[in-house]
Amino acid sequence: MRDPLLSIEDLVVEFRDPHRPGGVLRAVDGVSLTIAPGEILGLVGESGSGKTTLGKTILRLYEPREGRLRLKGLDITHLDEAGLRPHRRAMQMVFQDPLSSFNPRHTVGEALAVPLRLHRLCAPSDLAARVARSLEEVGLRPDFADRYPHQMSGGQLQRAAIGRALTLSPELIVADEAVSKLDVSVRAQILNLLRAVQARTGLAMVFITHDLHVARFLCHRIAVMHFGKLLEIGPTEDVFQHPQHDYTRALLGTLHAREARARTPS
Ligand SMILES: Nc1ncnc2c1ncn2[C@@H]1O[C@H](COP(=O)(O)OP(=O)(O)OP(=O)(O)O)[C@@H](O)[C@H]1O
Repeated sequence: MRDPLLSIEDLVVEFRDPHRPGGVLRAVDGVSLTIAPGEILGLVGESGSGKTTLGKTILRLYEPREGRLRLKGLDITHLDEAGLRPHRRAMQMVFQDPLSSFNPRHTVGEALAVPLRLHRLCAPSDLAARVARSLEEVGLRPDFADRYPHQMSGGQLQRAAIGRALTLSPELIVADEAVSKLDVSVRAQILNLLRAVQARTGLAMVFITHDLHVARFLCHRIAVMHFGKLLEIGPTEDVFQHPQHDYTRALLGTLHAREARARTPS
């Protein structure tokens, strides 16, 4: 097996428990896993199981209470902002709601130019052409650069968000419910785009979803979370066809029941 791009060791993330004064809530409880270069890992589990917290901790947006995060072997668990800066480019996030992830006062072109400017990746005279190229890579016409977020559909805006994440040529994208707010037909287009982007660039992805259909379509491996713990992890078809855990069987049971209902003529 290739060296992991990211390895997570015994990770624990805690929050203050709003229901118990002085109490803590363990959102991620001793999770260990690795992500290989170029791999799409699906994080599934019901609401509150800790998927988003794990995704954000991977990007060091939350501080872990215990455990280690290694990016290409380098321990990044406790790097301060200055130490993290060179690695921030390598890891990007795509959120569920594209509208709230863009500043409404900036055009899409300006939004895509910001990371390029911040990381000094592009001469000012080349910015417009570079932004146009990024838009084309995600299937948007270059003139979309002049639009404001509210002038775009959800699917177009999610394409722009993916384009923005790609401007820094990341090695890992954490996509958190990135298609769940989109209409079914648009969802399929964005999933195809993500698959094409992964194949073209070779980046790895942590794809957080509660939709098992989507996970099965896109992901090479699936990790099942429950109450902050990692219940099982394996190649997608192994998990779907031979789930190891009752909880996974129950999750899949819900999916199969829904499929059966959809097939039954009303
Ligand atoms: N910033 C926070 N402050 C306090 N508690 C939090 C915070 N973020 C998450 N939690 C709590 O941590 C637990 C895990 O939440 P998390 O959002 O990671 O789960 P999830 O599996 O992503 O759920 P969903 O699918 O609903 O987004 C929940 O009990 C949640 O209420």
